Amino acid sequence: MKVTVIGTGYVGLVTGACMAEWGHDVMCLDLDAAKIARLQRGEVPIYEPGLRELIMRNQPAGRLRFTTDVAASVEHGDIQFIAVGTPPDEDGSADLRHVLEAARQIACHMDSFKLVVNKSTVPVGTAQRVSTLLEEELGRRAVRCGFAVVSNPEFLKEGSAVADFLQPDRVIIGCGSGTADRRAREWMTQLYAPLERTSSQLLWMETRSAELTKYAANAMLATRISLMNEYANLAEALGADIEEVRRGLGSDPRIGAHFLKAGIGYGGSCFPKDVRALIRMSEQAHVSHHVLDAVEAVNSRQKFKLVEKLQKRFGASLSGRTVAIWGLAFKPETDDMREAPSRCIVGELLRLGAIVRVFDPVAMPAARRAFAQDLAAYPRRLANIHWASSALDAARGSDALLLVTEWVEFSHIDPVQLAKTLSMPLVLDGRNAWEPSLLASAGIEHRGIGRIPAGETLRTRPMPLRRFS
Ligand SMILES: NC(=O)C1=CN([C@@H]2O[C@H](COP(=O)(O)OP(=O)(O)OC[C@H]3O[C@@H](n4cnc5c(N)ncnc54)[C@H](O)[C@@H]3O)[C@@H](O)[C@H]2O)C=CC1
Ligand SMILES: O=C(O)[C@H]1O[C@H](OP(=O)(O)OP(=O)(O)OC[C@H]2O[C@@H](n3ccc(=O)[nH]c3=O)[C@H](O)[C@@H]2O)[C@H](O)[C@@H](O)[C@@H]1O
Repeated sequence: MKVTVIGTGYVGLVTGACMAEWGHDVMCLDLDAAKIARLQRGEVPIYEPGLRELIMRNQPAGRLRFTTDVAASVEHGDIQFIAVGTPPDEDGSADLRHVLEAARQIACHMDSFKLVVNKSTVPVGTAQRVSTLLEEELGRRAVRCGFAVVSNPEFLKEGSAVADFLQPDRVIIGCGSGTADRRAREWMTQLYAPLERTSSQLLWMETRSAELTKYAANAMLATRISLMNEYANLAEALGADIEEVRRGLGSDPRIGAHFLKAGIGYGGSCFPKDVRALIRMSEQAHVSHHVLDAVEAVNSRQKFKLVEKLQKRFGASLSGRTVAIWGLAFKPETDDMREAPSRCIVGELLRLGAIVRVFDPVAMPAARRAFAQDLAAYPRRLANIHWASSALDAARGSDALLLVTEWVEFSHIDPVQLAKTLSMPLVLDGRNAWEPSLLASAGIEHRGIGRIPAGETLRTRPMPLRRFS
């Protein structure tokens, strides 16, 4: 099928490349000329495992093209995917500027039936809004050309985006019930036909339900993480080990094992913004949102957990201390720094006077841009970041090591060598990536999130006592 994808970010580029891999004829449009020029040269502007291979295979075969030419892109695709950003507005609601602009571009250039598929994460009612906009912009052409708008939210995760797209658990499609919508159903079924179990994987529903499902899913996952982080803090206070609790919880099939990792809070371009946007949607609908408020509050606090632990050890001021940071991206296998916990942690350490030695296997260039932006008003603090050339280089001479992003390569580093490299053998493990006993055997003190340090048991650990009268 002839497909146009508007926006070549994480979602648009993966959608385009995967659709081409399925044999569709895909043209990707972006207004960012530099990005398109790189893609046309065969360079991939983001780090996403497997994406380069897909592009390298499908671009030379002519199934995947990149352009900045709006008219050509509208003419190309019978199906027009909108996959542009929906960043948070000042009040937390989703800013629909780019989505509406993309719809306007389609209306401006279309002269035959188009199926407009919205992949961006958008508030409930946006498909309807896009429909109305198309009607208004098309004027008399609306009847001659015809169009349908469906909602097809994306559930891929960064770091495994290609695999998630090619083998999704399910594909949500929100669609109306008019004549044009029947054609939309047929085309969407054909589009996703390469999936192994198309008929059972496609979940059809009303557009509003599809739009809400996307936010509800992200908020549900964020809720699990915040709840686990609260349990971790409780485990720490009561002398239990959150990793054992996780094993116990996750083995109940009603709960399931995924998204129960305690740590230093969720980051990334979606959970934080989507939880906030759902709160805003609830406010506008005059519906209470106590759970979502709590999810956000717990997450904001959790990002500072490692700094709090450091202060407990070294005192309120960290002036004169050198702290190593392993991992800067918001999660492993990506270079995405959007709302990465590292930004709060590094910013706070610098504010408290520490010198920070940072390393990330992939996200160093993106991190340089992010910190330059965050610390634009504090050039002296920015100068206290040392950009290390390797994980061990970051650890060199540091008073403590903070594990912020759990890249697999960090777990392969020899603890004995690490102990020798640090000036004080203290590791604060923000992702519970190490077994405490492994580091303890190398003489390193390991403090996780909600974990019992090696050598301490319920009996040896001082329990908080409370008097009852
Ligand atoms: N990043 C992720 O993992 C996921 C993101 N989403 C949602 O997908 C949407 C896109 O997210 P990302 O890909 O991360 O965004 P992004 O910010 O990485 O990329 C958006 C791209 O759209 C381009 N663009 C903006 N307006 C345009 C226009 N009028 N015409 C052509 N190109 C235009 C921008 O130049 C940019 O390259 C958002 O709504 C997001 O919430 C959904 C699932 C996963
Ligand atoms: O809408 C989106 O953009 C996407 O948001 C998330 O995907 P993503 O943000 O790429 O990455 P996740 O793996 O979900 O991780 C998000 C954050 O939660 C943290 N996390 C994740 C899982 C966990 O158990 N604990 C935990 O703290 C991660 O470290 C990371 O900071 C969702 O998982 C995707 O389904 C969704 O499509």
